[in-house]
Amino acid sequence: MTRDTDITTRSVAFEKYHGTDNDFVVVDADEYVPDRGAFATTYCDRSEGVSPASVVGREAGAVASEGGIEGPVGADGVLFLALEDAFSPPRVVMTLVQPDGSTAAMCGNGARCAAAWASNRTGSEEIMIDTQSGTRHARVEGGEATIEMGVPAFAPSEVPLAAGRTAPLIEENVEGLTVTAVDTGVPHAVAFVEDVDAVDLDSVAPAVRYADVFPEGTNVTVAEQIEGERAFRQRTYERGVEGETQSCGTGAVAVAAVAKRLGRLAGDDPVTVSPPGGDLTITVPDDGPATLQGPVVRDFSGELAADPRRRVDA
Ligand SMILES: N[C@@H](CCC[C@H](N)C(=O)O)C(=O)O
Repeated sequence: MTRDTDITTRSVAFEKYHGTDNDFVVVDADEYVPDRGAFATTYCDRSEGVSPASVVGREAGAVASEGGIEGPVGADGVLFLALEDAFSPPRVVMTLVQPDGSTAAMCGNGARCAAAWASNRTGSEEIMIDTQSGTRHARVEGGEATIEMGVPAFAPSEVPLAAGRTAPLIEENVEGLTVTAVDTGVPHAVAFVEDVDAVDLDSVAPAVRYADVFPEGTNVTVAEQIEGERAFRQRTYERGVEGETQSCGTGAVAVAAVAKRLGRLAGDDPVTVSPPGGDLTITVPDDGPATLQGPVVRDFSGELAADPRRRVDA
């Protein structure tokens, strides 16, 4: 294949995926993207970023059969995925670049999309995903992906909490919110509230997200326990997006892990955690890694300018 070597005209093939409405532009890591941060900032923008109606070389059939040309503008991040299909099961190295140009060590819903992307390419239901927070086993079946998420950690060095702090942060007041800090691949400050809809997340979350006790910042998750059920409602304000997303997989695992730590939940049975974008099924066993399960959808595909300063899709 002849590759276009002129950066002013070079384009990059992408696919758009979402897991419970946490949506990602997916790009093969082999594609030459000169500045991944600028690429993510430009195409994730919620008013002027990528949309099904705007992309060049859109796969029309896929769009027509997968929901028409309507769809959200922008995305919650760009997943750069390097497939290593000589292994059994196939492996994929996942790098999430967020709308602010930062990278995140882990993304639960991103990992579910990465697993589906690799499964679509290889036909394998089993995928190993290499992330900055460890290698995660994934299973893709019947439109759903299940990810092994590691063991949630409360230790100050793992969250991480401010240097010198020796005790886990359990139900403490941080900037007006009573939170528990946990690492589920990335840090989360989880607050249980009576009604998640009554929380003005955009107002209360930023101070917690930047609180001194979290030297690397934190995602901020509010959760509501549904009485009489093994179920919770969830809303998350994400670091890197700097706003609320429709779903957050590491946040859903954090809700279940913190519920267990606080004695709101017992046993190993699955828990339903519902962010605005849909339902996720979580297990947090007493011994062993947590799991995250939920639907994955491939929305559409197309091409984008590799150098967004030269974008031709807008
Ligand atoms: N949406 C993700 C979490 C992505 C990482 C987060 N924004 C961070 O910077 O820690 C998920 O589904 O887990």
